[in-house]
Amino acid sequence: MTNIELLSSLKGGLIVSCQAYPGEILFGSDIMTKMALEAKSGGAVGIRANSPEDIAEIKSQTGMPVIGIWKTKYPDSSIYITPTLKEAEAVAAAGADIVALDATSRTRPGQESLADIVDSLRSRYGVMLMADVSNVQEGIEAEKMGFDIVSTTLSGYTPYSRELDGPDLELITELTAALSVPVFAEGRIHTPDQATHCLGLGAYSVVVGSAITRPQTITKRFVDEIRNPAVSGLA
Ligand SMILES: CC(=O)N[C@H](C=O)[C@@H](O)[C@H](O)[C@H](O)COP(=O)(O)O
Repeated sequence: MTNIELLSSLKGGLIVSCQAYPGEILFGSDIMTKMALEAKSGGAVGIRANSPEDIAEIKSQTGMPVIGIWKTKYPDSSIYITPTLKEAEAVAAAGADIVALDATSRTRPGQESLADIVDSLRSRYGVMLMADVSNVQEGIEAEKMGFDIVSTTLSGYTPYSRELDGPDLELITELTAALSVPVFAEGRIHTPDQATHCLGLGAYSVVVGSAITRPQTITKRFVDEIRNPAVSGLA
């Protein structure tokens, strides 16, 4: 499949993010692959996965398009989604179709430049590149750098971006107006209505994680709502 064919297979569809942190009960490539297979059965068009192990296993078992990341923390930067060229190359080598990287304006580990990372990946791999951004300016810069896709992933996760309970609808609108590359809606999409709304605003695809693959988060939302006296009628 060419990159253009791959991208068009994602258009208007749901991409499910299958991730668990070390220490969580669902952590491990076997369980994340089962999550991905369930997502496939439900009609997802792609999977977002973390770490070379999960990416390789999910790719081989599902055959679906995979957006790969590798969350790694460094002491000299708050960037953790595929922060350096090293993680990005490992994600590409593991078989990801799209490599997603933090493309915020924050300082990267070792003061590496995002433009240099993009150039190195371009010269060695045929993968598409997705920029995880937190505001419209970062999306504009990412398109100029040559990213193929821009996603709203990091809105609410940088000190200077909007903090919201749901998806950043304003950012989707701003990015779709400002960019010619596809804009993916990602982050805090809790319901099918919200996902449909994002697509209606011009998002190319929607990426949903916690609301589908994090049972503890889903449970907590129910529990918090039930215990909220204003809602439960017990006030
Ligand atoms: C900010 C950050 O680290 N986002 C991560 C990116 O891969 C994931 O932890 C999210 O689950 C993913 O973006 C999907 O978002 P949500 O789980 O809200 O549907």
